[in-house]
Amino acid sequence: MLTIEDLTIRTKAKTIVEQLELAIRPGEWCALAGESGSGKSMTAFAIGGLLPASVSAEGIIMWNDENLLALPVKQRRSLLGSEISYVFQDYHGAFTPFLRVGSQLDELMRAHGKQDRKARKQRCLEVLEHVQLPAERVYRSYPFELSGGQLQRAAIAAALLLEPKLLIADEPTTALDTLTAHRVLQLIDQIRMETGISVLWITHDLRHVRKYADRVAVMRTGVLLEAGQTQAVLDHPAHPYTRRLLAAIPPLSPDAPSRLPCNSTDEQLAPERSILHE
Ligand SMILES: Nc1ncnc2c1ncn2[C@@H]1O[C@H](COP(=O)(O)OP(=O)(O)OP(=O)(O)O)[C@@H](O)[C@H]1O
Repeated sequence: MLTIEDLTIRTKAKTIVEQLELAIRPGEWCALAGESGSGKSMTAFAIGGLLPASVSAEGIIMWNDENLLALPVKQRRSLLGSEISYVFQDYHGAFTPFLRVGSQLDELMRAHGKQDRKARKQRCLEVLEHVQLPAERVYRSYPFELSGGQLQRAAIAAALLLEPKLLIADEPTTALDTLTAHRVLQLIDQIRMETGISVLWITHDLRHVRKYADRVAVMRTGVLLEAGQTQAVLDHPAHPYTRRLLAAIPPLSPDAPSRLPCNSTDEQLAPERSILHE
């Protein structure tokens, strides 16, 4: 469904991602893991055409038989929300502070051509219920009246509103406490099973990868080091860097630090397993 080939992302001054290859199948949960600054978010931004103006992407991002990188901006933007949706770490950024959640969800649907007001409200309530929120109350609430966990659920609801086929979740739990983070991941998993949506999960944290991801791709300094079925990669990591990331995983306790170490030393960077060729 989504196939990335030879994706290179760069600024004038440096290469951020180099010749990345990645594929995500329908209904699949793929984790893109690696330390801070490895190019995970830039890869995610490139898919939706959200790269900053100073950053360019070349290569192929095939989505339903079309190369997204070759589409006109307007056509590409129209896919956002309706086919490809994002959830970010900064869930506050998903909503304007002084507009009710309901009117923001409603506006999103209107902007995508949904004319029937009653049907829009019904869909908004349905999707808020789907993310296990008290729908009517949240619909009427301002963002600042919700807790962090509730707001992230509302952001997930916004991402699901137009029934996209791919949800890109860029570190969606980093700003949440451990228990709430667990619940958000469980919720995304449940939604995936119910709707068949694919998930690209950007994470620096390998602790939850085994539980949720079908596949995992490991990046460092803009290069894909290895990728494959989660169990195979985590049980038999081919690359020394993956082994080090795994060795650095802290125990899953509420007091455990949430970030993995970065500034790793140089090691062989050659990709050793590719999900494109499995
Ligand atoms: N707006 C920008 N302009 C130029 N370079 C940028 C910009 N934003 C990020 N970068 C560079 O791109 C590299 C990759 O950043 P990216 O945010 O994709 O990493 P990441 O793996 O998602 O890390 P993190 O987990 O910290 O978000 C960084 O080293 C950074 O220097």
